[in-house]
Amino acid sequence: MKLPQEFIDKYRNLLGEESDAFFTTFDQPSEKGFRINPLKSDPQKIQYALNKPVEYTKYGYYGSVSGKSLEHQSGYVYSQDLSAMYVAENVTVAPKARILDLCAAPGGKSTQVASLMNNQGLLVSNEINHARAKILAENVERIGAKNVIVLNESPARLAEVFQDYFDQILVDAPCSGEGMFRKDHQAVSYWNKDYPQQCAGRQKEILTSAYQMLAPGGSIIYSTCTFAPEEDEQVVEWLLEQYPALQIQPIKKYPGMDDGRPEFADSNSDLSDAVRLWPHHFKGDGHFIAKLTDTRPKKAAVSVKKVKKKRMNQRQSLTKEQLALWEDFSAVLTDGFHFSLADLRCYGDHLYFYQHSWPDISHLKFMRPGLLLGQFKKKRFEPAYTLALALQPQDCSQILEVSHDDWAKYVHGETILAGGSSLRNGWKLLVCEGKPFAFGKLVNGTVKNFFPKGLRFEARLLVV
Ligand SMILES: C[S@@+](CC[C@H](N)C(=O)[O-])C[C@H]1O[C@@H](n2cnc3c(N)ncnc32)[C@H](O)[C@@H]1O
Repeated sequence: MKLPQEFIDKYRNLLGEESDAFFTTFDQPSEKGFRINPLKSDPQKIQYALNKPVEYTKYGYYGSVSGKSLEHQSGYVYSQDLSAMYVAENVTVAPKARILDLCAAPGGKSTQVASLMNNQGLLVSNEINHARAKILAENVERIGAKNVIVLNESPARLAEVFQDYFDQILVDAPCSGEGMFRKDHQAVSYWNKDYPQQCAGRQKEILTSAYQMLAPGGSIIYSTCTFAPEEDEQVVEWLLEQYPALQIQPIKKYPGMDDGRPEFADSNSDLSDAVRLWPHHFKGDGHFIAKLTDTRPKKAAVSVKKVKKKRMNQRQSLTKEQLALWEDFSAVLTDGFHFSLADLRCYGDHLYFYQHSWPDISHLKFMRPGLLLGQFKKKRFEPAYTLALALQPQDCSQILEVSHDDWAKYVHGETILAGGSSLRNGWKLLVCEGKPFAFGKLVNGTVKNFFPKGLRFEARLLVV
């Protein structure tokens, strides 16, 4: 790979005799990794080999997964870089935790945090870019979490609403992306010697908002996928100066992980508690991670600041008719998957599970206000794809087991045949190899296709 000369000069200077080994990695492919999803039942019952676990990530494995496999579509696996999967491991997941992932798309870290939360507490997953926020919402939906809200706001706007609110805030900041050069050749073309400093300005703005949202006693996990000291140690140094209540927390280092480099900033020795993942020492892309904990005494949990509603309040409770339609449908859900009426919300004709204790987000731009359960259409209720992905087989009494071939037909948008006239017509949770993957409507032996049009794909046979 042709690296910019100024980049070469800079890192030759910073890394000295290590620099040749560092530059060599830019011509080597990165090793692949993936995570399995503990929110699913039997998460290890998949076709991918699990004989090479990643020692520093609870559900991480070496290997690659296909985006067109049953396991991927049904949310059992998530492909993730081996370095990136160490970031979310440093988010403390307590049972009632309020967690914010501020720069979240496409969702690698949000899906990881959500999978560790076991549907307890609240994860607010935010992305400023609308197109990317849509992808984020799709990825969050695939893993089947019930405690995630996906927003599409600027950090500054969120800070107006969520002051002192979150226990853990992940800032996986937009950066100069030097650690991604070997995967993303475009990142090389954006790079110039001033770019890291420009990115640092934006990172400081984002962190200013993040700190306003941090509950006293909470933590900020700051990460980048760049090697640039201006965006790594120097941003952390700035953060410590701005907010003296913050202290760097030591991050556990596994073999191949390096200390942060105090000499890249003001020589504050605490900076060595951060982690640097260099590709010539560690099997993954370049990353930097620091965890900063706030030492102000903890206060009782605050609620969300009331902000004058600028947008129409789209939140309604259900009409009698809607409630009857929902109750009629939800009779097929077993006790393991029960929603209390207080936790149901309608936005337009869409019905969501949205815990009543969660903050009012109706005045914010949201992509996913809780778990979408379905849509009211004239005099019927149509269950959502997202609900199917949040269910385990035991959560529903109307299950239809289908073959892998039928799964491939269904995700491609085709109808499938369900033999046996003894089956009752109506909504069925479609399950393949034990994995719920969609709802379908059985009508006289044919399962009508309700797979979302925008997500349909041609599944190829998996070669492991
Ligand atoms: C490194 S990526 C996040 C990757 C993500 N955490 C993951 O694990 O999949 C940084 C994200 O920050 C977003 N971003 C860009 N400018 C921003 C800003 N001014 N404030 C907040 N986020 C921003 C980008 O759109 C991008 O999606």
